[in-house]
Amino acid sequence: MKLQAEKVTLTIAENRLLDEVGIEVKPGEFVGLIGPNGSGKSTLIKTIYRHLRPDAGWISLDEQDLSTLSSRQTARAMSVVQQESVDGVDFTVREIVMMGRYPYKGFLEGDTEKDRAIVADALDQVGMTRLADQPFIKCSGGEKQRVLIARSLAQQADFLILDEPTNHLDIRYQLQIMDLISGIGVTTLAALHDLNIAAAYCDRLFVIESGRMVASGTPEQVLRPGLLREVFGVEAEVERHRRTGKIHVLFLSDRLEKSLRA
Ligand SMILES: Nc1ncnc2c1ncn2[C@@H]1O[C@H](COP(=O)(O)OP(=O)(O)OP(=O)(O)O)[C@@H](O)[C@H]1O
Repeated sequence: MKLQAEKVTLTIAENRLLDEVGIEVKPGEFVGLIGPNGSGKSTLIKTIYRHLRPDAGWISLDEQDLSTLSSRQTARAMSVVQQESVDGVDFTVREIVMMGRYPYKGFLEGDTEKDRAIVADALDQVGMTRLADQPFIKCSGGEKQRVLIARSLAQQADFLILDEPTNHLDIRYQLQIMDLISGIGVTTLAALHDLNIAAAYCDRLFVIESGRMVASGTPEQVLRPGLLREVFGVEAEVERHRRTGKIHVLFLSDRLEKSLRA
């Protein structure tokens, strides 16, 4: 599945949150969207999954204008793991994951054996089988994140959108979830804060700053000291991992940088 967005513009309360933004995710690619706090990552992601309607521009999935798809067609085509979780609801973990099967069901249709098997498999993949019958609201932040990822796996969509998928996760689950998501081969767009996670897993990165796309390319092309200084306002050195060959960013805080110069 291919996603294309062109010249997407969105203004809310006279603030231009997205300014002629373009992004492309090719079939099977894992693309990372990076940028400082408040740069527009969530806003762009919400616009792509139709939570927000752009004032101008086009978004298409496999050349089909997204605005022409019904909500059921959209839910079968793309699944979303949002930053805001579904707090305050009285469902078990398993019931939350079963919600991923809704786009495949008719009105009042019950769960089939196939649905139950898919849900069990999704829970197993994120390591949540043991807590399947626990209320979702009792889960820790990281467990909730894993449940929401399991729900999106159960949805079996061809395009996956993730807003900060490793938020709340300890390092073991950050790597496990990123391994899992990148390993299933589904076309994926993920907003990411951790630039080393982005470098390790993404085929390409798009950089957004103040609602404008300012750079794109492979992690190696994008994650350069000059860009990190201009966009994120940090000093950094970029190295290559000795064994994987992947780019690794070594950050220098202002204080460290000053003490090194002194
Ligand atoms: N509904 C809204 N009305 C007005 N301004 C908004 C709205 N939603 C977001 N914004 C503003 O748009 C800008 C971009 O916000 P957004 O959440 O997309 O950034 P982000 O890159 O995802 O940030 P973060 O890294 O902090 O999650 C921010 O300045 C935010 O305050």
